Amino acid sequence: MPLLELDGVAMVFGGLTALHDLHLRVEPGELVGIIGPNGAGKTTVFNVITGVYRPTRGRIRFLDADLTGLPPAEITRRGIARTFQNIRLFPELTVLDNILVAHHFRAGYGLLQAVFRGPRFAAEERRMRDEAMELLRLVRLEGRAGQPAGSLPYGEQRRLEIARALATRPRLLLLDEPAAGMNPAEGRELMQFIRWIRERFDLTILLIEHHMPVVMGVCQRIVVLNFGRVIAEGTPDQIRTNPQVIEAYLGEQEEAG
Ligand SMILES: Nc1ncnc2c1ncn2[C@@H]1O[C@H](COP(=O)(O)OP(=O)(O)OP(=O)(O)O)[C@@H](O)[C@H]1O
Repeated sequence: MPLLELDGVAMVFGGLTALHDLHLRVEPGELVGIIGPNGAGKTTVFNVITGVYRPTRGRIRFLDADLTGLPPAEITRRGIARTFQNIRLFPELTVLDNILVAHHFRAGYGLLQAVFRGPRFAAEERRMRDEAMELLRLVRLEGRAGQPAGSLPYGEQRRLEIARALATRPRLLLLDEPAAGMNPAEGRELMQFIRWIRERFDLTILLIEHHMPVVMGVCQRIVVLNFGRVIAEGTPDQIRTNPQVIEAYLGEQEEAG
């Protein structure tokens, strides 16, 4: 049974069809890349999966339940977390507090406990702090815990953003261009990190990425979108040599490069 399944998903914005009849299956434990030229619909795929947009047509199933039309917070609670193309940390908050914000999301106390700071609240707060520090240790940011997130070097902010997504304990992690703005060495390091978290947290990962070497190096399977349609799907080797892909995407990169 697939972990995630998009069945005939379409997304229409006014007169523009961003996604046409999209079918996508992701098996548990897979690391799947989504590539395609600018405006192909990649981020829109993430936005319909995470409930930012309700698809115009089609269904989205996750863990054998129908997610279509659920609000984003409920989708996070069911085990899907994401990062964004542009880093969206709280720059003035400390590194630790950025993680705690995500932990509070699944806190085991109600509003009354939080307002009156009952014993359950204190115990829960301690537990969440410990867990957050443990997560920071795993991603090698524990030395930064007290610093404002905005003061971290770019690569560490990316890692913190991924750690914050992990704090919601996802089964499925959606990464939107995590290597954007990185040099090739930083990109390679990030990919090793992504492979490592997949093992460590038993994750399934969907990854949007423009950096070809990054995608080819890390993904088992690649889905290529163009004008909101899947034009190819396969292993990195199959994609690298697919004439339609070369025409739609790799050719474009060569021209740009
Ligand atoms: N909220 C929206 N309203 C109107 N049009 C939108 C909206 N969101 C996306 N689009 C359009 O849908 C198409 C697909 O956009 P999307 O951001 O998914 O592409 P992308 O493949 O992620 O591109 P990029 O690589 O540039 O990030 C684009 O033509 C875009 O302008």
